[in-house]
Amino acid sequence: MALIGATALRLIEPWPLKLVIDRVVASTPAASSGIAALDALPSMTLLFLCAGLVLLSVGLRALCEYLATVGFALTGSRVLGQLRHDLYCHLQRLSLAFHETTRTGDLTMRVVNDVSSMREAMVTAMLPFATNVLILVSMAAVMLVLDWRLALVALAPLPLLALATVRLGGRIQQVSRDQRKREGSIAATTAEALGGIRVVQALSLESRMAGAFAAKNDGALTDGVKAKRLSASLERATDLIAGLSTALTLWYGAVLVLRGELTAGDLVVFLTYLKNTFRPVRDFAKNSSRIAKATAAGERIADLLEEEPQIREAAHAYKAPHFSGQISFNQISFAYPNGRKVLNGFTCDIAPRELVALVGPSGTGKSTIASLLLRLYQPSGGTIQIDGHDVSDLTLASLRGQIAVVQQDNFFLADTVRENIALARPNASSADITAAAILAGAHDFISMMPDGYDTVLAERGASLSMGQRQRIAIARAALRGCPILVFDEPTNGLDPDNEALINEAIHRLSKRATVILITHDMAVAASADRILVLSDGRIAEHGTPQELLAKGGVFSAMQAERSPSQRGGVHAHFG
Ligand SMILES: Nc1ncnc2c1ncn2[C@@H]1O[C@H](COP(=O)(O)OP(=O)(O)OP(=O)(O)O)[C@@H](O)[C@H]1O
Repeated sequence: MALIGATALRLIEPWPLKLVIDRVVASTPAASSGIAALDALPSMTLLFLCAGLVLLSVGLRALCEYLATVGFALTGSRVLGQLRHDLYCHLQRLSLAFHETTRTGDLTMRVVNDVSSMREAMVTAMLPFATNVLILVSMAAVMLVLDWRLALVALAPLPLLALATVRLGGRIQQVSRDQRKREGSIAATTAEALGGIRVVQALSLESRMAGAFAAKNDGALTDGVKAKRLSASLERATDLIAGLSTALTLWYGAVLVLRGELTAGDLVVFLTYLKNTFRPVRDFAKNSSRIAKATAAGERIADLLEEEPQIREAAHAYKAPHFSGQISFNQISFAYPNGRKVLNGFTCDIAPRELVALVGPSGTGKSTIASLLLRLYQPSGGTIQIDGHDVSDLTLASLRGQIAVVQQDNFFLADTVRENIALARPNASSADITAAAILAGAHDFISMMPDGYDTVLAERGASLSMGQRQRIAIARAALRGCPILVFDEPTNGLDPDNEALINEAIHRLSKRATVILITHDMAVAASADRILVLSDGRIAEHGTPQELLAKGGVFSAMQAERSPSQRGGVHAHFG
């Protein structure tokens, strides 16, 4: 409504001037306003009326334009806010295979920056552009009604303008696309360097990283200047063509006025309309780089939204019942995208509350098995069943909600110890959190921290030692009370004392859940109920530690490779 009001008031804008020129200044009887009541008014009354009308129309127009601008801002924010939310949720749903091949910094850039530049362009350029097109069309129509010959002369240069816009606009678009891409790459490089700042500083890689950053930064700045230059050219071209149109209208209009075929007031209306007619085009030229940037941003967002999650819930997926923890891998084969086959006929059954150690040379697919169990990837062949339910028939939340994973590198928030433990069960009571920490062997060191459970951790848990981080992660897993627990190299890089504490915690937890313990540490493996030795994508041998040692196969060879000091660890921990 405000938009239509503003357009109508812009149309009315030059008419009081026309009346004053034709009826007051020139006082030509021929120049009838077409409204008998107005023609009957004395000149001075008409002058006052016109002055009042100017004031009123400017005031009303200001109000309408204010409302339209606020409306645009609200609409833009709502639409783009929703888009950003949808995009974020979509990214979370996309499979690991996608995230592992896409740079996180670039994705962040799309969620934060690309959406912002779309909103900015939408609010400040695209929506006002739509208004201006409405003004252009209505003014062109009024001009044609007033005098079609003069209207045609005035509008004749418009095709030239269209040509310039198409030619320069296309180039601006391409440059902006390159610029967005480069900015995405800058964000990714920054995120990677800052994410690994510990390594960057430790290896003195600062100048090398800065060099890589500078090259991308310079490229993006050059593109930015190029886009601005092209947009400035388009703006100047628009000014020139608008000038040409005004000159033609002035010349031909004056000829018509001299011939008495047009009043001077009509010419003023024409010239005012012309100024407004070219406004959308000039605005478009002025905002062309912004619009192009937003279009490029829109393309990048659309690309992401078109990305399909590889792991999807089946249409018939149902909520898993509470698991007892019996797991069967049946003839599983799997290869990462563009990778060689990692698993080839992997088959095994794990009983509820069994503590199974999964061992084998590096790169044989131990962690991959954990990922498949969680349905982070889809096996290319075979099935995985839990308590007889095929995992691909279950809803993802009900499956993943019953499997807790403790990895080497766990996720920490820059928040209190309490919040970090309660991450997966936000409504857990303090007593439950403490009980989980005790179970994980974390309570003692947490109690010794300055604020105990309320101590705020540094980002990524950087203020904790590796062993402490692991124990908090184990407490988190314990708090979730899942029937299946997966530990992926939980003792990697830990000293014997920490290793012993973690192993004790795992054994405590294994009383309540099925545990799959992926490890290189033969001492740790030797404490499991059963050992699965993985080789060439399948199980090479399995059995209790005693059976395997007695058999003298792969496991006993791996055990024999261990140094005497490590060997002593078996007894120290579990002897
Ligand atoms: N996301 C991935 N994309 C492509 N290939 C991968 C990916 N993750 C692992 N691989 C490859 O798959 C194979 C198995 O990896 P996996 O991490 O499962 O082995 P692992 O037995 O757990 O090794 P480690 O004992 O060193 O942790 C390796 O050759 C590895 O290079």
